[in-house]
Amino acid sequence: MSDSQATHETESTGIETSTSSTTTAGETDERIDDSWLEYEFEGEPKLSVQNLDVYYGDEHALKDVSMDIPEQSVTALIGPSGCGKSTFLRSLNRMNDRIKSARVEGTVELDGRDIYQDGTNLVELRKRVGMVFQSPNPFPKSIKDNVSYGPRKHGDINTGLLASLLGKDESDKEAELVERSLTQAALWDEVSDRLDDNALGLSGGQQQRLCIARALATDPEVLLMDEPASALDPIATSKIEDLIEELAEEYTVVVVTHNMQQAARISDQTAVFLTGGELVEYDDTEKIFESPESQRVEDYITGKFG
Ligand SMILES: Nc1ncnc2c1ncn2[C@@H]1O[C@H](COP(=O)(O)OP(=O)(O)OP(=O)(O)O)[C@@H](O)[C@H]1O
Repeated sequence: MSDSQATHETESTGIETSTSSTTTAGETDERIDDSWLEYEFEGEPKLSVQNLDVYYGDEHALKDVSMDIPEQSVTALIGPSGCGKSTFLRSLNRMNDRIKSARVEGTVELDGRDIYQDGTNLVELRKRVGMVFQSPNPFPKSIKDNVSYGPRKHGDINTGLLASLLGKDESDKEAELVERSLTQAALWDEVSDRLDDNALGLSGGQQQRLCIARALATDPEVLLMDEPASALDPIATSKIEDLIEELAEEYTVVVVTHNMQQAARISDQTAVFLTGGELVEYDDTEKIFESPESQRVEDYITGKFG
C-alpha cells in the first residue's frame, strides 16, 4: 500500500473499500468494488448485459462488463477516449458482428432473451434496437425517402392490391409514417414544405434529427446514440438534448457522450468506463456526478485526467 492510499466507507453498503491516488493518466491500483456497479431500479431491465468481453484480434477492448439498463430512460456512457464506450454500444445490437476482428463473449438480453443466441434475426434485432451515429449520415435522397427507406426495405409499408383492399394506399401510409417520424424527431415544422428536397441540403443539426427520424421510422424500442451531438453547434446540440429527454418517455435511450455536462443534463443513470475497457461505476447520474464511490471516477469527472 502506498502512503497516498485512502480508506473510505461506502454510504450504501457500509463495506470498507481501499482506493489509491491516481496518476495523470488515471492509472491506479484501485480495485473495482462490485457494490459500485449494483444499480437498483424498479421493474425488469430492458437490456441486461452479463459478463461481456469484447476482443478485436488480441486486443481485449471490454472486460467482464455487467449492467442492467432500465426501460424508458436515458443511460449515459462516459469515459476517456478508447475505454470501450462505442464497443459496448455496438454490442447492444450486434453491430460489432460487422467488424471482422471482433469477438464477443457473454450475454446481452433484450426483454430477457439473449440476442447472441443462435438463430437471432439480425434485421429484426436492429429494427428493435436502432442506432444513430456521431456524424449525421443521411442518404443522398429526398427527406421523405430518408425516413421511409427502412420500412420500405423491410416491406413494412403495405403495397399494391392488399393495401388498397385494406382501405389505404401506399402513399397515404408513407405520408403518415413520414409525418409521424419527423414530428417525433422535432423536425416536421422545419421541413414539411420541402419533403422532396435532397436531405443533403439540410443543416448539420437538421440532418442529425433526420437520422433520428429515420431510426424512429422502423418503430424501435431502444435507441442507441453514439455522440449524437458532437459534430453540432450549441443550438443544434441543445435541440438534440431536448429531443433525447422527450424520446425517453417512450423509448429506452443509451447514449455515448464525451461531454460530461451533457450526460449530467440529460441522463437518468450514468455508467463510467475507464481505460482498459472496464466498467468502474454505474449509478444514478446525480450520485455519479456528486459523490462517486471510485476515486478514479471522481478524478475523471473533476477533470484530473482523461
Ligand atoms: N473496428 C475496430 N478494430 C480494431 N480495434 C478497435 C475497433 N474499434 C475499436 N477498437 C479498439 O477498441 C478499444 C475501444 O474503442 P472504442 O471505440 O470502443 O472506445 P471509445 O471509448 O468509444 O473511444 P472514443 O471515445 O475515442 O470514441 C480501442 O483501443 C480501439 O482502438
